[in-house]
Amino acid sequence: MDEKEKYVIGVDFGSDSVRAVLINSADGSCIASDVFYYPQWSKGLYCDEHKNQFRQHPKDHLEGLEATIKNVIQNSQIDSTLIKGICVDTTGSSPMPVDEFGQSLAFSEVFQHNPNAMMVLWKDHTSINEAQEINELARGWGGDDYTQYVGGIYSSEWFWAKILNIIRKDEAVKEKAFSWMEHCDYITGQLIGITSPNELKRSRCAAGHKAMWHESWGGLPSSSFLAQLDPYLSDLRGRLYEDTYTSDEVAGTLSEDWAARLGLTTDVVVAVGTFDAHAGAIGGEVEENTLVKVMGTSTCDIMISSKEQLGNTLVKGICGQVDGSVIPGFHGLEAGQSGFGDVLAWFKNLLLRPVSSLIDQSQILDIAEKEKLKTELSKKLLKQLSEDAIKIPPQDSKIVALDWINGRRTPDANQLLKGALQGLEMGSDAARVFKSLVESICFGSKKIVERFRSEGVRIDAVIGMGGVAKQSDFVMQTLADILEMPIKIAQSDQAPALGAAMYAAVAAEIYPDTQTAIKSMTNGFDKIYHPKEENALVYRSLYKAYEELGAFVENQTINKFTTVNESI
Ligand SMILES: Nc1ncnc2c1ncn2[C@@H]1O[C@H](COP(=O)(O)OP(=O)(O)O)[C@@H](O)[C@H]1O
Ligand SMILES: O=C(CO)[C@@H](O)[C@@H](O)COP(=O)(O)O
Repeated sequence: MDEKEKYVIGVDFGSDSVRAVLINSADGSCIASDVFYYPQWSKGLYCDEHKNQFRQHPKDHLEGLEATIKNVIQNSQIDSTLIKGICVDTTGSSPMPVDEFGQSLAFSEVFQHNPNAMMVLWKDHTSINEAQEINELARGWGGDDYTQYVGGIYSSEWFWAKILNIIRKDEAVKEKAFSWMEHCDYITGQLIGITSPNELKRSRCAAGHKAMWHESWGGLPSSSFLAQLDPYLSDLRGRLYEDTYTSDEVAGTLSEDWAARLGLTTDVVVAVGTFDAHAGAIGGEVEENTLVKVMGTSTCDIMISSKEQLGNTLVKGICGQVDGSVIPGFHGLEAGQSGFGDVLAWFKNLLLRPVSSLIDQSQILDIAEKEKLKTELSKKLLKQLSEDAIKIPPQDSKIVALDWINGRRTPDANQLLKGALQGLEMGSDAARVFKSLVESICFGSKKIVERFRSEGVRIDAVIGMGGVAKQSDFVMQTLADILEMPIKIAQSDQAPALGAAMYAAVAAEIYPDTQTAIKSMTNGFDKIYHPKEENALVYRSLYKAYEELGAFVENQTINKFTTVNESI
């Protein structure tokens, strides 16, 4: 056996599916990969789109964890004793209530169908009021402004707002929720069998970006601050964590139970968990002054900055700057859009749902044919719309769209904001509306680039990855034209999972640090989209129209919100 032959596994929990990759640590080559779509989630269980409620049952995740890891081991046909490390990344902030043993409440009989006992997915926006309350208190309570390292605005997508919302509306969950865990910590705890809320090593990335953890004020916000929101939160503080850990560190080794289930040994090292986007930045060779855009359901826009370069800058309106959230020793900066691929998925569903109902009612197709047709339409619709839209030159774009269909994450989080379409006329066919939506998500990206720059963060290069980057030439070319910068696309189809595998290789002591792991295991880039000057010029003026529509909608929303509040 080659002395150097060692393998690592990266597991990436996305919004709809979990992906695992088995990677040769010597050169980063992907030996096997597997995808598992969450069964309960795909049926829409425990969600209510109209209330922006998105919950996931951890049964989906644990089934997926087992299936994907087993499959990559089996498909790789390698000797499983050569597997040395695993690291898990997940979406976030996606917290869930757990009992004193760190087990999800959703596995108990009483709570098995209660969405409040499940994982609250990042895109659940039911806690807008609680986020607002946290913001007002943080600014006015007389102590540290705990939002200063998370862009100055606490979001309803995040940890404390979600917990506050649920414990206020569900007394039974509140009573049994001994502690709360981010998804990445929960899964890691399951794998190593250290689930006790006080013992499990919690992710620095999750704590710093979403729970206002910062060394300067001794970790999580103080009990007296939390008590003003709710006494439950100040008690909870003592049942959460003080220290946090970066993902190059060991969380533990595989438990006997999971080793047996997966066919691995208990020597396999499990690294501390992290978020998908931050692992993606690792998988995409992040470096200073480079913006890594993970473009899937949403976008996460990740940068790193040395302490010297960032100095005392507090970047306004982003999702935080956290020491070690990407590469230990550097500050990780996160921004992003709450809807990216999701904006296009919304339009796809708008067209597909009535058509699917008609197919179901059809007398001329049997059940199997109906299912086949629906699957085919669903698979091909975005590609078809893109082919049609690409034929429309930018100067013919007459519709202006706003991408805030799932609220605005950055710059300046505001989940009350909604999407909009302006300039519809009789000739506004599906391709034209689709094109305007694509332009809107790219303009949203430009807003983020401009914010980083105006706050003094230099961006010299852009790297793209994720489902949209890999599947849509149309979106990527439009983005390059609008950003007026080339965009390099990471070669790996599973860059976040690859990044997680790199962390695993460091935790398993195959490499001394994250940067060395990146150099040795990178998969490089497979495409570059260069901006087309003639399009860039047109988009400069369309961007102004996008900004004007944005300002109008934002003003309307503020007025509406103020009027509603005053009338209560
Ligand atoms: N051809 C396409 N054009 C544009 N967007 C696409 C296309 N195919 C898939 N998408 C979008 O990609 C997103 C899924 O991205 P992916 O990175 O796979 O998942 P996740 O966000 O769960 O990590 C969906 O929102 C989907 O609408
Ligand atoms: O917000 C974060 C990380 O901070 C993401 O987990 C969230 O946007 C979800 O990512 P996906 O769009 O599902 O890839």
